[in-house]
This record gives sequence, structure tokens and C-alpha cells, in this order.
Amino acid sequence: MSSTEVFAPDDDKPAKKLLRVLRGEPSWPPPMWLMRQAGRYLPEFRAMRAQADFITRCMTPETAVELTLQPIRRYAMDGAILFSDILILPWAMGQPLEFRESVGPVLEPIRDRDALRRLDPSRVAEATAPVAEALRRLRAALDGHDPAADLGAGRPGATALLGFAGAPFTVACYMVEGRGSREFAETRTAAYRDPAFFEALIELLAEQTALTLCRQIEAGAEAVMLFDSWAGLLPPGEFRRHVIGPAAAIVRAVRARHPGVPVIGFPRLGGLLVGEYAAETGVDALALDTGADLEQARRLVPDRVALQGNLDPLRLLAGGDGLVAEAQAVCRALRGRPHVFNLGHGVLPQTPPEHVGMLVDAVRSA
Ligand SMILES: Cc1c2[nH]c(c1CCC(=O)O)Cc1[nH]c(c(CCC(=O)O)c1C)Cc1[nH]c(c(CCC(=O)O)c1C)Cc1[nH]c(c(C)c1CCC(=O)O)C2
Repeated sequence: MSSTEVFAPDDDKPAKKLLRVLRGEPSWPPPMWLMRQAGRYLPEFRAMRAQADFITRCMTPETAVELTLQPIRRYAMDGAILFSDILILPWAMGQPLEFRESVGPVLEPIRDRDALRRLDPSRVAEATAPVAEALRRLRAALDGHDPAADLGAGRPGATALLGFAGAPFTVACYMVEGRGSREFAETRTAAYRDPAFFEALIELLAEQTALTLCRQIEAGAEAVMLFDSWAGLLPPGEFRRHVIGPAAAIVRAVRARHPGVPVIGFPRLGGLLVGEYAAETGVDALALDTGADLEQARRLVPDRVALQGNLDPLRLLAGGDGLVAEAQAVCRALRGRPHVFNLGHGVLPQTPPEHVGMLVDAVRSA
């Protein structure tokens, strides 16, 4: 490794492979990271879980840094995604939130404009100050400026720091429904019955999400991802209104303050509409879910937009020769395009950590 690989001479040519690809430069083998790479499948993660509840872990910089770095130490991923959650934003605006064992997030539902008015966006910056502190420490650690940091197998200056937020529609799903759901029927019904309420909620979230991402970038995030996990529940008209529109507004606002910082969009289960999403939101990269056909994605998505994805998380869980073959097939299918290897959704808690090691070797020897 030469020093020129590590330290960028100027901002237009970042040294980190993940950032180069997100800015449109193909690379072979592709850089990689995994959604939910910090998680329950790691014994060192489970060991820290006993210590505090989830929100406290997110809000304690030392813990958030440690949990973010765990997968970097083991696998030297090209990206380190901040340990946090998409529901920290509604929590920071004052919506009561709890993460319950084997249930997931539970919130006090917001179903009308009166409840919406009780949220206080002016608290967000202060309430999330520990997140900014975690990002500052992470950036110093990853870039080799913190002699006390343990990167394990990771190399200083090689791993890019990723910030993220939930996209307005997906965050609204949890805020209105009050918990996870397969269909988010309460939310979608509320959106049809009281469109003014739902529009106001989406607009508030779009504005606060842009500010959140800007704060993360100012604290050290080098690229950001917008998770719209439930985008695919919407019919096309609502998809355009509640998914594409707000994502476009967020990209515009982030780009105005931080041109050159890549934004990755993930309109999960968006099907044929992902082409329109990629063309119209202005995202630098499109994250593809497990069901996306890569040949079709190549055709639907403009060439300037990088693609990220999309191995089935169950392939990773199952392991074996199929894992290696499929991972390499994903890489080959997107060869020549700017491509970031990832899963089509998050790492599952039952995944054996050795399988992640096999996957990393398979992609790096593709
Ligand atoms: C929908 C959504 C949420 N959170 C997130 C999404 C979008 C991506 C997706 O579709 O999975 C995003 C998220 N959540 C978490 C991260 C951290 C970074 C990473 O990817 O490693 C990220 C990027 C940590 C987390 N977020 C959560 C945990 C588990 C907490 C624990 O078990 O201690 C973690 C590590 C909790 C969470 N948070 C959420 C749910 C539904 C749950 C419960 C179910 C579950 O446990 O997976 C909301």
C-alpha cells in the first residue's frame, strides 16, 4: 500500500475506494459493506447489549463508536455505518419511543395534526449531540488520527464513514403505526383519510432529515444513506408523492450545503419505480433490494448513478458454495458500472460470523 492510496491529494479524488465508486468511478473488485453489519450476529455485539438499552447505546458516544468499529476490526469493510437508528429523529423531536425485546420499536402513535404539533423539532440538534460526537471520534479513528483506536484488520484511511437517516415515508410508518408491521395499514389509511395531516408529517420529516444528514456530514460522515424500507408498500402515485418527492428535496438540501458528499437512496421494494427514483431524486447511488434484477437495474438506472447491493441476506445466513457463487455473480453482473457490494437488506441476527468472513473473501477475490 503506497501513501498515495491513503491520503487524497485533493477532494475531487478521494482515496477511499467506496467514495470513489459512489462518485461514479467503477472499481474491481467492488468495495463492500453490509447493512446491519453491526448487530446481534456478532458475539462482541451481544456482549455489549446487556449493558444498556438500545437508545442509551446509541446516545453514548463511546458505545456507539465501539459498536460501529466491531465489524471493521473483523472484516476491514470499506464502509463503517454509524451505530444508531432511523427512529432517533422522532425520539429527538419528543415522540416517546422504546425498543422492546422481541417486539422491536414501540412509539406513542401520532395520528392527527394536534399530536403532530406537540413534536418539537427545535430539540433535535441538542438531543442528538452525542451522535455528532460519536461521528467525530469515528472519523478520527478510521483515518488513523486517534492512536488509541483499535481498527483490528481495518487499515487507517481506507474505510469511509457513513451517516444515515430514515426516509420520511418509512419513519412516518413507525410514527403513525406506533410499531413495526407488515402492511402499515393504519398509516396508509390515515394518509388517505387525512392527506393534509400526512403531507404535513412528511414535510416536517423531509426538512428535519435534511438537517440531520447535514449535521452528520459536518461531524465527519463522508457519505449518507436514506433508508426507505417500506417505500414498496405504496401505489405509484403515492410513491411519487411520499418517496420520490421528499428524497429529491432532501438531496437538494444536502447538496446545497455539502456538494460532493454522496447520497445513497434505498427505496426498498420499489420494483420498476426505482429507475424513476434514481433519475429524479438526484441520488448518487441507488441501493437495490434482494428482488431487484441486476440486468434490469443496469438498464433502468441512469449510468451516472452507482448501484449498491444486493445479495439475499438468507444466502449469507445459509453459507456454503452457493454463497460464494452468488456473491461473485452479483459482482460480475455489475462489473463495469460503479458498484458497491452489499446485501439486499440487513444481516440477519442468526447469521454465523464466519459466513461474513467467507463473503468478504469471495467479493475480494471476485
Ligand atoms: C426500519 C429500520 C429501523 N432501523 C433501521 C431501519 C432501516 C433499515 C431496515 O429496513 O432494516 C436502520 C438501522 N438500524 C440500525 C442501524 C445501524 C447501522 C447498521 O446497519 O449496522 C441502521 C442503519 C441499528 C439497529 N436497530 C435496531 C437494532 C437491534 C437492537 C438490539 O437488538 O439491540 C439495531 C442494531 C432495532 C430496530 N430498529 C428498527 C427496527 C424495526 C428494529 C427492531 C428490529 C431489529 O432488531 O432488527 C427500525
